Amino acid sequence: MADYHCRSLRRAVNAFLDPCPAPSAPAPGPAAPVFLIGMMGAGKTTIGRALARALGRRFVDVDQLIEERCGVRIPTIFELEGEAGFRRRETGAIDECSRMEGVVLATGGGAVLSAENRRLLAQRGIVIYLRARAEELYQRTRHDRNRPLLQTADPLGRIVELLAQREPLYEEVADVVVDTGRSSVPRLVQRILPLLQQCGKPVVAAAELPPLENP
Ligand SMILES: Nc1ncnc2c1ncn2[C@@H]1O[C@H](COP(=O)(O)OP(=O)(O)OP(=O)(O)O)[C@@H](O)[C@H]1O
Ligand SMILES: O=C(O)C1=C[C@@H](O)[C@@H](O)[C@H](O)C1
Ligand SMILES: [Mg+2]
Repeated sequence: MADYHCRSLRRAVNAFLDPCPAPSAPAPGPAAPVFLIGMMGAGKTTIGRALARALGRRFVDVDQLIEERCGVRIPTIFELEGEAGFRRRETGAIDECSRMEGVVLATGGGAVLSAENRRLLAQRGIVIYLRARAEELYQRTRHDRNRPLLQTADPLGRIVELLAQREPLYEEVADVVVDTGRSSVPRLVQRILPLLQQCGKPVVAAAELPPLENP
């Protein structure tokens, strides 16, 4: 079975059946934003940076932006404001960054938990789900203390749990699914580039969006 698929055909059929299609959705432009989603350790930050370099585009990481704005690391935000506080900041940052023309955006692993985030991502850009198995995610994250949800006695068990909960949400919002497996980062970038070309998804341009709620 192919390790990726593009959902633009289904969207095109839905748009055809929809009696009131969005009047202003433009044809896909070369600068449609690219959003990377997936679990902690999927490689969103690492592959996102390399992909942006290959495309000559700007790279933004939602987690890093939140940390820069707050002046503290994510575990401290969780300690002070709880996960709910972090999620509010995350939605604000996704709303802001998903308006950036041509951006390659690495989201946080839990971005898809919010229906609002899923809507923003699906509407505004090409969404790539970087998929990996629980054991791989565990190996890639086990030495990093900056992921508060994995600071438990059984991080692998936690990853299995989170993956089961989130997999349908990643699948729901993804235009393209890429199995990362044992592929190297440069190889993954080379696999993603043609998929972006083929995807052909219409996205809503930033100029057509309502203003940011809390600029
Ligand atoms: N395809 C890959 N092969 C080998 N190592 C990888 C691969 N992708 C990512 N890694 C490594 O896994 C670790 C985690 O990757 P990264 O930080 O990019 O994940 P992430 O998806 O951004 O996670 P988070 O949601 O926590 O921000 C890094 O050390 C990175 O170098
Ligand atoms: O998977 C998650 O819920 C998270 C992933 C990270 O990217 C950070 O956004 C944060 O640690 C939460
Ligand atoms: Mg990251």
